[in-house]
Order: sequence, then C-alpha cells, then structure tokens
Amino acid sequence: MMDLKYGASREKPREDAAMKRFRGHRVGQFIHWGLYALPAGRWEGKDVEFAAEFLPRVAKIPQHRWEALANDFTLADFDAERWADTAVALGARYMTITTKHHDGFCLWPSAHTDFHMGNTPSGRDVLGELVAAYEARGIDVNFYYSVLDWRHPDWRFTLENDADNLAFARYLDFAMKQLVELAERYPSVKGFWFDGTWDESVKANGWWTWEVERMLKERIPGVVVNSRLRADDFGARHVDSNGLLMGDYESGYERRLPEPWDRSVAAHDWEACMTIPQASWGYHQGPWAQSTLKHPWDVVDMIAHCTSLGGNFLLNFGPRGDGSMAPAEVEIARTVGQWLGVNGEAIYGCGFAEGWEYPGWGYFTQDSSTGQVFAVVTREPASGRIRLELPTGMELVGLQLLGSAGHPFNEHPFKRLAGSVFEVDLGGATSAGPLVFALETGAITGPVAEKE
Ligand SMILES: COc1ccc([C@@H]2N[C@@H](C)[C@@H](O)[C@H]2O)cc1
Repeated sequence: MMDLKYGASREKPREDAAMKRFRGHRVGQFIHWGLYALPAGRWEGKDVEFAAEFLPRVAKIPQHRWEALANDFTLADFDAERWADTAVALGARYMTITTKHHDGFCLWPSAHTDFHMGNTPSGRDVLGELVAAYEARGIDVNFYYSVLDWRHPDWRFTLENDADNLAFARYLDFAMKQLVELAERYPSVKGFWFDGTWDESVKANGWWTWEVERMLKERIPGVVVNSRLRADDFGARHVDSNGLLMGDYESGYERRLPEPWDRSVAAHDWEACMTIPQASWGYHQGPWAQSTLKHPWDVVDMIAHCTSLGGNFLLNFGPRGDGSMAPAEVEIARTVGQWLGVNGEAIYGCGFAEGWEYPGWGYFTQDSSTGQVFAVVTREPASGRIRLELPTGMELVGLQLLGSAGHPFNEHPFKRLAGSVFEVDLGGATSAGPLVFALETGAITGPVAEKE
C-alpha cells in the first residue's frame, strides 16, 4: 500500500444513517437547467446535433453573446413546486440540480462572480426555491457543481508553466469559495455531485479535491460526495493509487450501466446517471434529441438493473428555457412512477441479492432489511415462462405478483424442474409494465428430483 496524503478516506462503505438513507433512495431526479435551455440546441437557425449544454463550445459562440442570454432568462414559466411534483410523480426520493455547469452560470446569486441569477430579469434564487419545494415533499436535494469552468479567466485545462499554476491556484480558490458559499446558503443540502474534473489541471491538484470533501463534510455532517470529485496524490481519479474508492459512491456510469451484469460492482455504493434523450442533458428542441426519448419500461429496466447491483439510478430532466418541464419527459416520469407505486418495494431499500445468479429475463433484488427477494421480469421470454434458479439447497415455496393486492403466496403457477430450479408460467399475469414477484423460499428438506 502506498502512503497517500490525498487518497481514499475509508476502506469500507459508509454505514452511517445519512449514507444508508442515500443508498435506500435508489431513484433520483437529475436536473440540468441553465442558459443552454434557451437556445436548446439551436443557434442562428441551425440545429446543432450535440448535447445542448455544450452548445457554446460546439457552435463556437462568442462569450459576450452567450452571456447576453442571461437577459432572456426570465423564468416566465419556472415553478419549483411543479418541478418537485414531477419528482413525486417519478417516485424519486432525491434530486440533483446543476448549480453551475461548464459555462460558469450560477443558479444562485453568488458573491464570487457576476454570472448568476441575480443578474437576470427576475433575480430569483432558483436553488433556494428548489430546496424549499423539494424538501417540503420529503425529497432530498443534492447539488451538481462543475469544477470545469469555460468562462473563468483563471481556468486552465493543463498547467504548462508557472503562470498557469498561479492562475489555476486562483481558480481553485474561487471554486472553493463558491462551494463554501453553497454549503453556507443551503445547509440542508444532502450531497454534492462533482463533474468536470477530468482535465490535467485538476488531476495535478488532488490535494484540493481532498480538501473540498473535507470542508463539505465538516460544514454539513453526513453530506454525501461522489467519487468523480476526487483525484489522489498521483492524479488517480475515482479510485486511488491503492485501489480504494474515493468519495462516498462511485459515479463513473454516465449514460451507461454495468454491462455485462457483474456482481463485483455491488462491492461498493455507486450511482448511474442517464438522459431521457439519447445524448443531451440540457433541453434540446431538435428532432435529433426529441426522436430518441427512452421508453418508460426501458427506464424501469435500468432502475432494476442498478438496484440488483446495489446502485442508485439518477434520471435526468432538462427543463425548457422558460422554466417549464418538457411534457414528454413529465409523461415518462408519470408512467415510471406509476410502476414504482405498485412495485417500489422491490426497489426502494433494496439491493444485491447475495447468492442469486443473474437470470437473464430481468433481475433479482433483495430488501436490505427484511431479506425478502424479488424477481423483476423486464425481458419476458417469448415462451411466457421464466426459469427461476434459487441458491443451491433452497426451494420455491410460493410467489406473489406485486400489485395483486391481498392475494396469498402460491397464487401463481410454478413447478420444480430439478433441485433448486423452478419454472414460473407468467401467463395471465397482468400488470402495467414489467412484472415483479415476491418470492417465498425455504430450505429443501425432503428428497427432490436429482440435480439436473
Ligand atoms: C467530454 O464528454 C463529456 C460528456 C458529458 C459531460 C457532462 N457530464 C454529464 C453529467 C452532463 O453534465 C454533461 O454535460 C461532460 C463531458
């Protein structure tokens, strides 16, 4: 083991109440909102087929023209209560909001820059309104903060000379001041989600990332910080040079999930974040994005995939430039939330089902406190039957389709094929979307058909 000053602060996952709460949430609402929602992927009449929040870079928009968008950021249709209602509709237990994205615009009236909500027509404190609205509904709020800042004169991608080092030191000081400001202004925030930390300049300053984590945890006890913030003494990111996870959960899964399904992922806490269109986090009005929206059942599959490996799933919403939520995204939220309303007991507070192999037709999840195992069938076989392989020595006593309220176990037809292998006939099971069964199991006691 190397002697690291700025490596991981712990070898094992956190087991305190705040981390257990975050872990049990399983489903979160990501929100990307900023000036980029105004052009929404279109500039000078042309659709730019790239993530909407990258427009100033991809379309090479002069800084003064990008900054002028602040004058159009009127929040005419922004209503934090309605945003929070979409999180309730989705069944999200936490929300992560972009306080500042790569363009440097701040959704709060920061004292450390002039590029913020205070210098827009409404002057409203968007973060303050969101924290109040979400927490009034019992939904935790986390802050996304981009360390990368395209606008700040002291930002550097690389550090080529002493002048770069001096400038970047000023930048890190500015960013630290903004993070202290966020912690002081919004002390009820439950987590920080850092992005924009891949450049050489940040990797060469692992000490600063270590200091940010320390400062936040000192000011907000229990606060949860993602691994993406962290670099160690040698610039190793997410996982330090001794192979230990930094931060409180691994946050490398962006628009992808662990494929193939791999139980080793369940060794630590992690979260995957996902767009609803194929590849834009900010609202993109063009058919390039709007023709690629995910189906609610694909979102359900992703939620169950993450839960089955002990991870959280953060689904992104990109509100429009006027502050309204995109209707198509709200509709997806509602459908997923209705499914969670019936089947959420297989997701919330659940995780990896130790001893159960990946079944192929969906996922096994296990309630972390009761031990109850669930079968989430997201890819129903054409045969209409699923093969249920229990851990060796166990047998299926009965199973209950969630949502079939009050029906006893063994309501559903199944038969033993051999040993701990059973077949369940899904025929006739009706439910809106993927089926979920609660499994009643027991140890094999009597003689059974020989092992297959
Ligand atoms: C270099 O490729 C990327 C891809 C996505 C990002 C940002 N991370 C996501 C969570 C969004 O904020 C996206 O803008 C940054 C750089």
